[in-house]
Amino acid sequence: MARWFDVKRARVTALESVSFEIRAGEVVTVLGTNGAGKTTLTKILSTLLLPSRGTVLVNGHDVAADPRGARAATGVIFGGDRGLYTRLSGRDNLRFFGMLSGVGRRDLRQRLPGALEQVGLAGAADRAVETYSKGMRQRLHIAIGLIGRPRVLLLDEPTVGLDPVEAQRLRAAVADLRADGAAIMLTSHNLLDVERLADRVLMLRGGRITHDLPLPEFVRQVGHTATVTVRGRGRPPAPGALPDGVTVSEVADVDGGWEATFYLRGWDRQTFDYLGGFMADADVLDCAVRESRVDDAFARLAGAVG
Ligand SMILES: Nc1ncnc2c1ncn2[C@@H]1O[C@H](COP(=O)(O)OP(=O)(O)OP(=O)(O)O)[C@@H](O)[C@H]1O
Repeated sequence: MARWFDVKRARVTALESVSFEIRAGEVVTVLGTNGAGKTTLTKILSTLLLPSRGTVLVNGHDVAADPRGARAATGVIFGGDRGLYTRLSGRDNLRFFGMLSGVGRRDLRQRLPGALEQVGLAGAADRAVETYSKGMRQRLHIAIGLIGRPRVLLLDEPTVGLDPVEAQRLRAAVADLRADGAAIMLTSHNLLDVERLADRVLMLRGGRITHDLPLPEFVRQVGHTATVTVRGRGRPPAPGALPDGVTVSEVADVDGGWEATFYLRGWDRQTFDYLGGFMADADVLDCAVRESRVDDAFARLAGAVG
């Protein structure tokens, strides 16, 4: 699938040769630097934009030929407060959007209280949305995205503006939906969203997929398991002969002391012995161990590919 925009006489290609599948019960996280094509992809899947070439199926429905079918299967949670009716109450917004996504009256009546409760809006449900804070509006978006019990859920930066408790609540709701067999696509720059939810990571760069990997394998792309930073005073020790699997970035002078940064491929006997030896001869003030995480892999791949 491809998507381009013709702006005056120039053609901007937002997505090129993009092909992937999200299975039922799977969360795929799309990562990419600004302008990589994440929003365009989310808009195509939610039928707000058509692909310029190729076919996109959502729950078996072609987004171009059968946008209604695709929409009926899909819940969408975008960041920000776009699209709410601010003069209406939260409950009325939820009822209206629930009806739009095909939930019958009786089901809606049954689901509304629980849906409002789930996002912590039960107490504010009958107030006009214009009186809501940013976080409350985002929570209403979440309730709207989930009320239809969608088979496909699209989330674009869903935890922006949420406090940590609400963000965790949203992640739990997404995990529940996955357990029910929904196919979920998430774009997020929030490390916790990716680490707690992603089964697979899809990395976009310049509109193309550069990586499509299970989360643990994606994290391994960083090339090391952990970073160890040792700080000390006095004369900095020489790194000496490094065992296989350990690299040292440098031993630098800082604030009247020194700091050494080691990158470790794994934790094996030689690595422990080496670090022990390095520190044994030094006046060490502290030693910090940092596990490699998804953002390290992202930073490395975003800088290194193409
Ligand atoms: N309506 C449009 N007209 C012209 N170019 C567009 C349009 N929408 C997107 N683009 C271009 O397509 C490319 C991908 O944009 P997109 O918004 O999908 O990126 P993104 O990964 O979501 O970026 P960000 O993280 O900044 O939101 C960019 O080069 C952008 O300028």
